[in-house]
Amino acid sequence: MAGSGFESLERCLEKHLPLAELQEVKRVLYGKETRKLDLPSAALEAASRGDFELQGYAFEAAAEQQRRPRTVRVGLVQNRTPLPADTAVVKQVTALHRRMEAVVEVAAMCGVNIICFQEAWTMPFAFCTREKLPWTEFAESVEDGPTTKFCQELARKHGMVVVSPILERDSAHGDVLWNTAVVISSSGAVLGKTRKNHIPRVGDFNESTYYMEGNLGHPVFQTQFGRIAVNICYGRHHPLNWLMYSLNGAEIIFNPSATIGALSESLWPLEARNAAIANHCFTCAINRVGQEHFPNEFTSGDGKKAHRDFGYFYGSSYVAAPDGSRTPGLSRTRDGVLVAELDLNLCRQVNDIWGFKMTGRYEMYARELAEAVKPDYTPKIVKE
Ligand SMILES: NC(=O)NCCC(=O)O
Repeated sequence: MAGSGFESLERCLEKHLPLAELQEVKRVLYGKETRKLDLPSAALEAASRGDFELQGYAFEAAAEQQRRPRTVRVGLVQNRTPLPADTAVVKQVTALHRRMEAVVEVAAMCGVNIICFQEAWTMPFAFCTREKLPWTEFAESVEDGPTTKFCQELARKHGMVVVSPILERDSAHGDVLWNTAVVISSSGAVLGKTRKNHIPRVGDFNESTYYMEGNLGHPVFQTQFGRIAVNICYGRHHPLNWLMYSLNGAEIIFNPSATIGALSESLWPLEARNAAIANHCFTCAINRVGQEHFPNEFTSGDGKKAHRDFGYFYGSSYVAAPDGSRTPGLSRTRDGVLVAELDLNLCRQVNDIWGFKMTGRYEMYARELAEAVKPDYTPKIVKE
């Protein structure tokens, strides 16, 4: 049942387990319980009218004598593409802008300070097709494209940091494409951009036909609400990618994604959560929802029949904390906003307890990695 028939793991457990067992299962599966946020009824009503889910949870940290709590509210948005993929490009982009306008309005009512949309949020995830037109027409300038301008307005209106992952057209460097996240400050200024470092070559994820591995390294953005980074989708399978954002000081790492059930659903709850634990930071895993159909058939290069859809994007967006606790996921089937209140003091508190930054053998790894990437390297295997 990889499609829309299964709403979520949480709903299933809640439906079938007696309360006492449910609490134990949640303790083991999710760690320390997150507090449910009391969200404004006007926001819940607006979400219901707009047909999207709205959930809110808070992670708490211990009180300190010398630092005040550093609370920030993040909003994770997951959604389906509202119009069919063969609708005119501008119509699809406009429909997504309108959808996000409504969603961000509700997030603002819930006090969200930093909002992040899903990977390539202005388009269907058409890279499976390997066709260039019309899909490359969704690409935009990071600096002054229509989507950046739209997000700048949202940021100014709501005093919110907006993380906007788009297909970038880089006209300063030969008009090439990139898979990029634009970070817009709460003032409305473009704070900067970061690019997807790892490009999948798996199943129908034929993204290397369109753009190359990012060339901007692992930037961290100092926002009014904390230091953030963006590890785009497939980068979540690479522990060193998370590590580098963390070494640059990220307190929250967003992972805007587009991934399908058959490929990755059993990995989904593990990877971003493990990264939060390993790097003493918060991670925010965001996935799109639904099934997208394309006008022309394509194959997966595996001898199986040609098809017109990618499979089912299973949503299930969640936030994980440095102590390993996590929120429940949003549904697998519906658009939604997950609001999470984080006390960033928890990052240093967990660092002081577990000490992974202190006990990490980075110099040793750096030395050994520098050797291992040399063309004449011989693996250090001890033989009899
Ligand atoms: N968008 C993307 O990189 N998807 C690859 C598949 C996965 O990482 O689960």
